[in-house]
Amino acid sequence: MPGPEVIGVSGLRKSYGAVPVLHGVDLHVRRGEIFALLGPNGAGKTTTQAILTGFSSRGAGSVSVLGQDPVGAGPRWRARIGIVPQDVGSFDELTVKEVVSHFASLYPDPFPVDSVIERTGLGEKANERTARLSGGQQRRLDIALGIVGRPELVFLDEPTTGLDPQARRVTWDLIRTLATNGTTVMLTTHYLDEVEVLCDRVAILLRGKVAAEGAPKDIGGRADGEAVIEFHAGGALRGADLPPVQRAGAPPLGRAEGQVRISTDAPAATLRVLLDWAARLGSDDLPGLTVTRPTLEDVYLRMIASADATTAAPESRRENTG
Ligand SMILES: Nc1ncnc2c1ncn2[C@@H]1O[C@H](COP(=O)(O)OP(=O)(O)OP(=O)(O)O)[C@@H](O)[C@H]1O
Repeated sequence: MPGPEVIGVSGLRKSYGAVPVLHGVDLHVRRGEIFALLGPNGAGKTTTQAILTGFSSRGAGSVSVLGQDPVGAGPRWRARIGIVPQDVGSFDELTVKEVVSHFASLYPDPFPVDSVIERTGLGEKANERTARLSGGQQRRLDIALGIVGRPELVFLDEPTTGLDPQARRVTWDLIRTLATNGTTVMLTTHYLDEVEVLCDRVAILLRGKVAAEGAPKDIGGRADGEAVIEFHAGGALRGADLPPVQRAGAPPLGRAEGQVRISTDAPAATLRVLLDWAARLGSDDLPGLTVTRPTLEDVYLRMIASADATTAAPESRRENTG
């Protein structure tokens, strides 16, 4: 059951000087969602987050975050939001605990400091000066500072960049726990596996617009588009003609070393045909059968390639909206 809307963005536009960056972005995020903003370097993800958190002005469009326009929203609104930017300042002389405690003191109802330090995997470093943290530990501290205020909504800009695989998983668990308890999470990332395992919905920002939006498992038509069926044609199936199941316009069937590879838009129907064919040849199996859909990365890279192909739209170059 989707919760109430926490972020509502319509027709958002932004230019830096004469250079347009956002061309009419629409986004809607509901309470408790983990929402990812994906896009290549320079797509406008950080700019969008800066506008949503009130740190940057916009040229046009409407923005509502926790029921308020970030422009002119006061400290009470700000205390309901957590931010983990890409680059956090340094607190070299202070210890981890001192910094987290200081940030906690800025909020009316923070999480207990020790539990935040533990949950971000910094327990053993609580009394270490922050100047002596490794890059990944520093990133964990950034996350601790972003969540210590018990935010209703947290913005994470590439939160797991620089973290080792185990620390990434600790961070994912932390984000899931926050969301389970009702915190809404908007994150940017370049890790598509992170989007796949962690996020409820994703928007792909390309050329200053949302090019696609949906659940990671079906964005860009992933769930209904082309699938690839593979199996090993050994034994009774070896040498027998395959039924005509290849998708129109698809590359020729791969059949190297008995390995059959079929591209199809209708995997269930195609499988039925193949199983009937195998049964007629006395086999009740298609050995080594796999059915795969395009990965999120496949879909994402395809979208980028197709946006690049239409890059030269002259009117989008001339646009200057704010
Ligand atoms: N303060 C600024 N002044 C001028 N141009 C800027 C400013 N901040 C960002 N830009 C430009 O706006 C565009 C979008 O930048 P932004 O940082 O929002 O992208 P991003 O999607 O977050 O990229 P990345 O994945 O590299 O973090 C880029 O071309 C960038 O150079």
